[in-house]
Amino acid sequence: MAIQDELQETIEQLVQKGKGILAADESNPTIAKRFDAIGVESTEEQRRRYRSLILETPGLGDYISGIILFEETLEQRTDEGTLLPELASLQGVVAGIKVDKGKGPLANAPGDEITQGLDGLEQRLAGYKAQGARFAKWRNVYHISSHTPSPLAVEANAEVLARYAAICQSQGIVPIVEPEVLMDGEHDIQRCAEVSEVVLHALFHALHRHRVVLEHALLKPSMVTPGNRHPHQARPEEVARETVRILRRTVPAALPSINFLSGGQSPEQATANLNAMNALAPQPWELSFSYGRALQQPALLAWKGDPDNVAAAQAALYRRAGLNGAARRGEYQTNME
Ligand SMILES: O=P(O)(O)OC[C@H]1O[C@](O)(COP(=O)(O)O)[C@@H](O)[C@@H]1O
Repeated sequence: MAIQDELQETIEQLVQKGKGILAADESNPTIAKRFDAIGVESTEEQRRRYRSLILETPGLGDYISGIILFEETLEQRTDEGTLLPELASLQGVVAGIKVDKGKGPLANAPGDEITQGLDGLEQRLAGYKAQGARFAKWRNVYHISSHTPSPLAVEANAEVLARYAAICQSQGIVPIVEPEVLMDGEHDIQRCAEVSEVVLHALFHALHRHRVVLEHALLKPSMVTPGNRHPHQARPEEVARETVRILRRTVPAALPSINFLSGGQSPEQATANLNAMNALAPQPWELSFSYGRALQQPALLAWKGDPDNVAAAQAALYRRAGLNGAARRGEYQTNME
């Protein structure tokens, strides 16, 4: 199949009404933190059990169109011996892969970070594709403080994300570009809006420079919110208004869908905020989710590493996915909780 047709097919599978993407691609240090909170040691076997549980959830594909996996998951199997990416496809869910190699300090930009992983990416993608991955994800982070993100960090990160996206498309893999403006800090919502606008503007400029086909890419941004140490948290209507205002200024209509990250919001907050955005319809793009914590947290709490809790954990995940499916249509109400 021609590369453009392949990319288009993946986009059509990923972007569906009432559905979104499940992020289950925590790197080993991140999943260790999540497991630690429920008293489970992060061994390869426990990660296999947990991620099998997620993928075996009955009806997962009702509200989930794609799942982002971590490298090791591509090779893992269920107790019955089915490869996990194969199971995703049996559930009607497209398998994707996190391809960045994590972040570190950006030289000569104190307080800013840059994400690694471009070296050898083309070859790695060919391998992941052979293992069943059809899309990829790369996350960059931006810290808000009095002096960050610096113009250098904004430019360097945009360049890296655009290079990653161009390489993915050349391999027939749909790129999800994730510029996360972190919510840590005391800043107000206006400061987050200003930073998000600068970051997205630079990112789309870089995507254009690198000739990335926007019709065949997805954006995974953070929502515009006050910092988590700001005295007043914003209501969903305010988050929705500010987020959509910034997205409309910076994201071309050619991009099919914007799938938000949850970034530390509670599951209920993330659902209510997405719902409020969809209530502002129509927009040029679909507004959906690509949550990690906000989808998985209730399932993790129900599971606690105990095989007897698998069905309860799957029910919790299915329920949360359904509520976000409703938010995707602007039909969620808090009394559904
Ligand atoms: O383990 P990493 O690479 O730090 O990534 C952390 C997580 O952040 C995400 O990009 C977004 O997750 P959240 O919705 O929990 O913020 C996930 O895809 C990823 O698992």
